[in-house]
Amino acid sequence: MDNVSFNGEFTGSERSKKRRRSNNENSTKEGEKAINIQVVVRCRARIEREVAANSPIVVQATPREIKVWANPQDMMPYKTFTFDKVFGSDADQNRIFDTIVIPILHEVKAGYNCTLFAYGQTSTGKTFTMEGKLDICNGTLNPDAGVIPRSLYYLFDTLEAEQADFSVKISYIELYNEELKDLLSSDSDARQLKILDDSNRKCVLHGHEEVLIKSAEDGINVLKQGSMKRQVAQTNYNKNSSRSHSVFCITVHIKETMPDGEDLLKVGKFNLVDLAGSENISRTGAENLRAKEAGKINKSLLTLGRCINSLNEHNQHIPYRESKLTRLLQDSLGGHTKTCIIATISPAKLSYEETISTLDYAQRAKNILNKPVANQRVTKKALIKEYIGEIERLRADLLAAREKNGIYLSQDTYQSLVDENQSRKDENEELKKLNENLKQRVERFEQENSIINRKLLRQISINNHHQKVFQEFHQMMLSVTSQLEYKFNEIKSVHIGFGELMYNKAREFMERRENEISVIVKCIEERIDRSILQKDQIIQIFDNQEQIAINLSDELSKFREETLKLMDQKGRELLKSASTTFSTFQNELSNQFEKVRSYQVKFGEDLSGLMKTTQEHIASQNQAIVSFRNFTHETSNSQIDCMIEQKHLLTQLAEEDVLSRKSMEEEILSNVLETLKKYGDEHSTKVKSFINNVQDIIQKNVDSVKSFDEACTNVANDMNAANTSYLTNFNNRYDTSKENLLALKNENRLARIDTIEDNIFAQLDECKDAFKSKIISLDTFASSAVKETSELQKRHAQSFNSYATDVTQGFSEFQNQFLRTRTDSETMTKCVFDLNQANANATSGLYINFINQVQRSREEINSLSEKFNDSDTKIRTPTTKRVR
Ligand SMILES: Nc1ncnc2c1ncn2[C@@H]1O[C@H](COP(=O)(O)OP(=O)(O)OP(=O)(O)O)[C@@H](O)[C@H]1O
Repeated sequence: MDNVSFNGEFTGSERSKKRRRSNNENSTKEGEKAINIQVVVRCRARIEREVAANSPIVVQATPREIKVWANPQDMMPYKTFTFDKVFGSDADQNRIFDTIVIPILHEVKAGYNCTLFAYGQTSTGKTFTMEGKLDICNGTLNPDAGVIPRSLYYLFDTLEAEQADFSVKISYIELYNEELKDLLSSDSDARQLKILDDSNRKCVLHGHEEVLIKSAEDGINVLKQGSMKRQVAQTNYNKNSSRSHSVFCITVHIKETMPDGEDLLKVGKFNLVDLAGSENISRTGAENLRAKEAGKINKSLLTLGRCINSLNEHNQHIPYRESKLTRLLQDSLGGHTKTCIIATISPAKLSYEETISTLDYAQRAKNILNKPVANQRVTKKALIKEYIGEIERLRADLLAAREKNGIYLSQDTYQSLVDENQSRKDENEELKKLNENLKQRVERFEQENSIINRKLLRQISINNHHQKVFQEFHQMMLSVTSQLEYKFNEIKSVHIGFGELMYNKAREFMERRENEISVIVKCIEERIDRSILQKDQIIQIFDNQEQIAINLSDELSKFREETLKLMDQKGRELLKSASTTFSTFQNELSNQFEKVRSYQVKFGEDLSGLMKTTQEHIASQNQAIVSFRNFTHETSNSQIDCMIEQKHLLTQLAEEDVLSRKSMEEEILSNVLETLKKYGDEHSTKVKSFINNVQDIIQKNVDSVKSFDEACTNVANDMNAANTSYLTNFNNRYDTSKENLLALKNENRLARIDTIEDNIFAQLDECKDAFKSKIISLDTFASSAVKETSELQKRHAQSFNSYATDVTQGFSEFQNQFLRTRTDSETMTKCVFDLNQANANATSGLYINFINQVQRSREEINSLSEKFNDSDTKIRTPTTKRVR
């Protein structure tokens, strides 16, 4: 068979090249267009092993994005990746095929080379995606059938439906431990294959079988046989882990009839690559052979990664030649092939690191640009001619062999064999030299390789050790975390308890204070009521005083009227008797009578002067009484104003107290101790100033009462003095008149005059006595009024004093109450302080525990780290110099 390059181009011979003819201009144009590799992600559901390990889901898939959390509790994902398409666990095989593979198959049918990779950690579903379940029931695929069986069915179904003239060939190769094997070789020991470079330095796979299949079922059977030969091993993750990379290749030839009637063959190729798991070797549990195998698998994958990175960075040199896998896939990465990568991942936290690494890998691959170019068409005639020539040559050889014994060949074949032999000999010589070189290089490589292998093994053991140490560390961190959690819960509960205690204490305190304050307010209100009562009493007293003053004034008016009446009556009586007496003796005693008359006139003048003085005295008394009444009235009014002011002050204080109590209550709630102190201080200052105010007012009242008393006494004294001087004056005048009369009597010596004299004197004495008794009764009334007033004033002063004592006592009680409140506050402060202290002690105990715990953890971590460093140093000490 012809050699076929991995990208599907025929490279077998120059002959075939000559026969090729490009008749598809578009394909060249199209090929010039660079397109990105398509990268999709498939995330399966958790498998049994992950569920059993209680490994939570840390991956979330949306149609274009995939989010990965380091911990499921984290709010934000650790990383979000964007891809061409993302399939979650709900995407079945059919959906993957319809969405991703059918468009690729159209390209294959159009004559393109296409590649589909499955890349991912072991057990993430690469083989499931590519092959899936291969059983067929009544010509129907299993629903879990993967991309390969579905592609075979699709190609046959569609091409048959299109009634196309086509043929389908398949090949199946495996790359295991950097060795290529043909899985379809009929030899029991699958033949080893070689990758050679053609004249265009393109990789050509040499010597593998390509099986022509007539139906999809044929293809599936071939796939099954090949799959059975694949290197499969059991790892920690997958019972049937594919330990090799495999490439299943479907080549489709489709006949096309051109308008000129010429038949051309379109060749399309579909490479389906199932890579070995990309995981960390130690995690998979690979040992000995498996580790070596993993190393080789990794070599291919590492080179694949490096090629992807180099393509991503647009480097000039892409290290395709460093592994067989990348040599095979060269055209699919940055070449002319249409490529799609399916990155498979697990959603479980167990695979978190590998998932991130797979997604990073896939992310980088997204930037690779390919320039797909459709394969050139081959004319059917040329192809048939080529095949006929081949058959002819084989037939001639067969004929020669049949006719003679031994080896018989046709002349042409013999000549070509001789030429070939000679060329082989030359080639052999060249190869020998090359071989020598290679041997030397191989030796060097082997030395290097053994060093690298040793290093690798050391590295692997270091890795294992690291893994172990970090697992221990992880365990320890888990226990520390749970202890921390426990400690923090303890602290939290202590704080909650403290908070509740504080709240209850504060509430209790507030309730107590509220009750006390309401008692105080009640007390103040009672005092205000009492003050109002006392004020009413004082007003009553002043009303009484006013009444007394009015009575006194009435009494004085009455006295004046009576006195005037008496004077008038006595005067008239006196005049009448005198005229009767004098008319009897008129004639007899005209001379004497003349004297008596003049005396009488004088006495009348005296008497009217006396009357006038008496009237003036009474008027001045009246005046004094009126001014006394006004003074009393003014004093009463000022007292009433004082009382009203006091009442206002008390009301204001009560209102202020209510307001300040409210604001204080609010403040107390926010800062109980400080506010209580402030409240107590402010209140005692206020109470003191209020008491001072009240005491001032009381003092003023007492002073005004005293001055009122003094004024009353002064008025009474003035009245007494006026009455006494009036009496003295009256007595003096009376005595003078008496003396004048006696002198007159002595002068005239008349008997009648004696009688008259006696009569007059008797009447005058009578008048004098009546006047005296009136004056005395007035005096008695005035002094009794003064006494009564002074008693009233005393009572008034007493009442004020008792009121002042009452107020002072009340406020001292009030002050005591606040002192008690302050003491209570201090007790409460102490209680809070004690609680705080207790809490601080408890917290510091917890803190010390916590610190000890952390210290112990640190020490453990340090010892682990020391162990880790020791072992790391031990492992690293005998390092060998790298051989170039
Ligand atoms: N999308 C999926 N739906 C259901 N089951 C799946 C899916 N993907 C994988 N599995 C199951 O997970 C297990 C591992 O899958 P598979 O063997 O295909 O993994 P792999 O990636 O090829 O592993 P390895 O690299 O070790 O070969 C299998 O039992 C498979 O049936």
